[in-house]
Amino acid sequence: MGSIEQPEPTVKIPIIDVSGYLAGDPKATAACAAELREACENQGFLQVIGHSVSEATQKKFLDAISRFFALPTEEKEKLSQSNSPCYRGYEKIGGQKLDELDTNATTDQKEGFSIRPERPLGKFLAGPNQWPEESVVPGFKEAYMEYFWAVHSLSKAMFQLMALSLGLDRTYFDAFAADPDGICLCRAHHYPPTPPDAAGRTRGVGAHTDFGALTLLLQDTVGGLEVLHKRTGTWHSVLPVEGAYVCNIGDLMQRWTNNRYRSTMHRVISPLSHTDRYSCAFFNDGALDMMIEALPGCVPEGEKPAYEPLKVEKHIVERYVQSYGAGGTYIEQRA
Ligand SMILES: O=C(O)CCC(=O)C(=O)O
Ligand SMILES: [Fe+2]
Repeated sequence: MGSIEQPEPTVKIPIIDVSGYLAGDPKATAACAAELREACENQGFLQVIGHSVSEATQKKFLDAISRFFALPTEEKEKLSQSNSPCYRGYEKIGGQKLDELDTNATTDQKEGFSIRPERPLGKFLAGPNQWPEESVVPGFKEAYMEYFWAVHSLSKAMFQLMALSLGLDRTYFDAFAADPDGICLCRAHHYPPTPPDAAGRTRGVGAHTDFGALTLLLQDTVGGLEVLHKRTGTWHSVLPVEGAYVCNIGDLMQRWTNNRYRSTMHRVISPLSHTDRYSCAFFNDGALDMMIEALPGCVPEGEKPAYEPLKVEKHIVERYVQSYGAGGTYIEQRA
C-alpha cells in the first residue's frame, strides 16, 4: 500500500455578492457580514461582486489608464512621483520595492499612477495631484476621479459591513473611513509583458502585506496575483473575476482586531505573457490621528492585547519610508 497523500491545502477566497446588503435587505446583510467575518478570520482575502461601482465607470477608467501608460516614457516622467511632495503621480518601473525582507528580490516590475482628493499641504500625503494635459490623455482626470469616488463609496460600505461582522455598531468605523483628510489613495498599475529571460526571476510586486486597513483591488483578466498560505508556505492564485473587487485586510486592521482578522502576504508574479496587465488598488487607510487599539470583543477574557496602542500616522509614514525610501516634503520636514 502506498503512503497516504496529504490533500493539497486549499486556500478559500470566497466570492461575496453584496447586492442584498447594499440594497438594505436585513437577511442578506446578516449573511454577508457572516461571510465577511469568515473570510477575514481565515485568509484575509475575498472578492466582492454585486457592488455599487458600475461596469461603465470601471471600463472608462481602465481605458483611460491604458492610454496613459501607453505614452512615451519622457511624457510620463514629466509627472514623476519624485517631484511630488505627497507621493502623487507617475511611478516608473522599479520605483517601489514592496518585498522588504528579501534583499535579493528585484524591484517591483510595475509602473503606477497615484491620486487622492486634493487637500491643503500639511498632513501626510496631503497636497496636489499631477495630471497629464487634457490634450495628451483626453478624459483621463475625469475618468480617474469618477472611479475614485465610486470606489470610495464602496469602501465606506465595506467598513460598515466590517463593523457588523465584528459585532460592532454599523457606524463604528465611519469616523475612520470617511474622514476627508483620511488616507484614501488610488494607485493604478501597469505590468508590461514579461520577456522569457525575466519570467520567473522578476516580480510584478514583491511579497508584502498591505500597510493599512482595507484594500479594494480591481484587476483585469490576465492574472498573476497570488496569496500566501501561511501554514504551508505555498502560494495560490487569486483567479480574476471580471469586474469584481479583491478585498483584503491590511496590517492596521489586523492590529486593530488583535490578530483576529488577517493581513495576508501577497505578490504579483510575472508570468511569461505577451499581454499587458492592468490593475488598480484603492487603499482606505483611514484617519491619521486615530489611535489603533484592540477593538471591543477582540481580546479574549483574561488576556492582554497583543499590541500597544499606535497612531495611524506613525504606522503609515514608517511603511511608506520603508517601501519607497524617504521622500516627500512631509518626511523631509520630520527627518
Ligand atoms: O496589482 C495587483 O494585483 C496587486 C497590487 C498590490 O498588491 C498593491 O498595490 O498593494
Ligand atoms: Fe498589496
